[in-house]
Amino acid sequence: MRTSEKTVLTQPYLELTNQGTTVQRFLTQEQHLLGRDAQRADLVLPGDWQMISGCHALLRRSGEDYCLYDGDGQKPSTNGIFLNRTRITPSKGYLLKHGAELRIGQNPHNQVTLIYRNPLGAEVAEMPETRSLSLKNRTISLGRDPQATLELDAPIVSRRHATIEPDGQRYILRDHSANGVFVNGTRVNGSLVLPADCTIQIGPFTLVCRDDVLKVVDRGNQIRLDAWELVREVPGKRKEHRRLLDDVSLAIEPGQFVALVGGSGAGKSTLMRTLLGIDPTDKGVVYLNGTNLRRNFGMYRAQIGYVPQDDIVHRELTVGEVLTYAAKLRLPADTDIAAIVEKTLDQIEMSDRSGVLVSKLSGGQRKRVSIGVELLADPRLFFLDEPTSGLDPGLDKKMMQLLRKLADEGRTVILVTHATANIKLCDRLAFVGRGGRLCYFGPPLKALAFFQTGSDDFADIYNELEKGETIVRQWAERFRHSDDYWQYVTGHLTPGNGNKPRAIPTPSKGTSFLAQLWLLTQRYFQLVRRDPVNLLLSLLTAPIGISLIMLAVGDKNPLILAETPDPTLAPLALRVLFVFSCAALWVGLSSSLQEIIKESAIYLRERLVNLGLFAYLGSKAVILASLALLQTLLIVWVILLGFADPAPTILTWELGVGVTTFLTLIACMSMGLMVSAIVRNASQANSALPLLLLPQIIFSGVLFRMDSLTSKLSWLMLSRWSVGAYGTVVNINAMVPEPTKLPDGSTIPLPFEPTAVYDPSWRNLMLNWGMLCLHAVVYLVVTFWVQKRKDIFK
Ligand SMILES: Nc1ncnc2c1ncn2[C@@H]1O[C@H](COP(=O)(O)OP(=O)(O)OP(=O)(O)O)[C@@H](O)[C@H]1O
Repeated sequence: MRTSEKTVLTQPYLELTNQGTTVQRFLTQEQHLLGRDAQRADLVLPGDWQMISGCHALLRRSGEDYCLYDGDGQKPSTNGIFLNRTRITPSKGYLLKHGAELRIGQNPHNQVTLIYRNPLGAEVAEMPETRSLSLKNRTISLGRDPQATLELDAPIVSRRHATIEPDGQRYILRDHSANGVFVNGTRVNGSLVLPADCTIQIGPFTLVCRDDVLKVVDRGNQIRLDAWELVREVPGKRKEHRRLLDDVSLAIEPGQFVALVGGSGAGKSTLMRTLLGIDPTDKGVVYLNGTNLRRNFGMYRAQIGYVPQDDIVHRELTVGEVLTYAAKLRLPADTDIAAIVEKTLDQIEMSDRSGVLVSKLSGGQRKRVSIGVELLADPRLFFLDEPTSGLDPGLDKKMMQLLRKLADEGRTVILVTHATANIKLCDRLAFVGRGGRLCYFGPPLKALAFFQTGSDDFADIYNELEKGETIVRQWAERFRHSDDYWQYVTGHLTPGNGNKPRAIPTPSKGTSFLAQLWLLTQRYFQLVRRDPVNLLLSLLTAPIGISLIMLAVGDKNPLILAETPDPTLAPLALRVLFVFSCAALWVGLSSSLQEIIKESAIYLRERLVNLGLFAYLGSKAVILASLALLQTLLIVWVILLGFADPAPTILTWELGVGVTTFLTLIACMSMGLMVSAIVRNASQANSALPLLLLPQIIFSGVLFRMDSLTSKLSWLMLSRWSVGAYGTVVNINAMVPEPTKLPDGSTIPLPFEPTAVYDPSWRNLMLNWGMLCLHAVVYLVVTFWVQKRKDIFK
């Protein structure tokens, strides 16, 4: 029966709609049971409405209205009944008011809408406005712009996000956005003919397109998580399976503030990363509003806030700059960035600290800035890994109050913490025991009763769970069989939509490559500029080192061919050129070795949102190449000042020394970036410097004569090609005098003999320069590959 009939009604009734079909059921008795099973329910629904259980809801009269309970009031229904994504439970009902709209099931595609109407009811339910519009005979625009046909107001939605236009009997959707449009869970690539009956996801909004009508079915401001039987195992030391998560189920409802607590190494962070979708499971699924989160991460990545344990802010930037760069990176280009940054500063209560360098902030304030970075996109689901670690009790309290406030604004907030002083502010506590066992999940105060601590100190629960694995196992067992488990886990858990899983999360396009490159280059430039001592050292070290050679060689002109044959000249010239190479090697490596590792936490977080790897490495290359150019100019200037110019052979000395120095620096920096990507922490990068330099010195071919094996090895050394190029430009071979013949016909051995390495030809020079370039390219490719391997979603 289609809804078209208008009846004059006086008694309360339910209006249920499934895929465009609406039925009404009148409420006349004290109690009703709604369901598909005619044996048990008196309000019977069509047998082909698969979402409905045999007995799906109980309705009990309460005054002039009805109170609704899930299932039969004891056993919950399979697909649940939701009010704004919060599940109605069999025990705690929901008092219906005229106009109240609830949903059965979570999949917007096939969920049933239940509307309660009481024409004579005194009170009217406050429901969020639902919007729908006809697609017929017009092109409609969707976006943040108030002028759009359908305004979708959220920071990650572009002003003109998408358009839908008719094309005969079909509709074509065109994506104009930065963060993308997903149709039935798959990202639209440019444009797409809309399937007849489909779900469209734009930022947090879910729309359903059916029968020429587009309807906003979910504004995405309510996020629930259902974790079903999560198991994670890793190979142990003796190849046995070690459980990190042991069959954990949780139901986290919209707007809840949940703390994951437990002893060190219990598995809290693992649980949080699994709930967030970035850690895999061996068994079990996490559903976000009914959708498999891990398999659809691409669709939700911009809507989830995640503050890892390490700070995700650059200390050399001011608070305002950190937020501005993050906003430009994450939000559509048409956003009013200044307004969003101002609002965020206000939210984290740091409006007066906008101009302060992050390095000058306290630990708690720095954490707030990290939270601010995540708040820019206004995520409705927020994860924080130990945001209060290292904070004093006052700051701990302030932080917890801030998170409480965020949850009160409708966000679902999940944090890992060790500090128990303020966990009463949470709605739910999950106590995790060693081996990833869930020992309790429910309200904080009931935890004390559950563990029978006899005190109001949560630390006693910690101590109890530290007593050993057997005790932890007993508590986990006891919890599973407790009323609390029934009340806070089973009673709220909801199955997923069962939509088709995708193996690879769709990548986020985000802002364009060039926009990101420009933005990241600006930010990197700012970071380099903010550390003038380091910048000065990296610019002046090589020129100072080269000036010192002048003292060492005294009044000799080591690069000029002597008028009288001098057998010591060529070795001396070679040593001088070798120092030029070493100076370039040293500064090149030390300018780049820290550059990736020092910001790895920020990189990983931004990459998870939308950071492009080409843009990221491109910004490093642009700034380091500019630095190399400056270093080259200074080095060449000092060389020209301090040493008489050799006569040009194949090209001028200035050009030859300039290009060789620049290419040496570029190749070294590329090698430095590669090592910076490979090492695990900043101190490993520092320790790597001597290890990188020593082979360059030994196998350069200057200090030791190379045999057939070592000469092959020297091909891997930048020093060999760098000295080779310098030697070619200076024409070292020409400095070697004719060997002095002894009366017996033999010759006096010379300290250095002409070699093809320094052959003064364009071919040889190009080989040396070419090899420096090749080294640089290989190192950059390896850097890219190593960084790519760090991706959570490959
Ligand atoms: N990928 C992994 N492979 C092997 N073991 C792991 C992995 N991730 C975590 N673990 C181990 O699992 C256990 C739980 O780690 P997790 O970081 O989740 O604990 P935690 O409760 O957050 O501890 P803490 O409070 O000290 O951070 C630890 O013993 C850790 O070494």
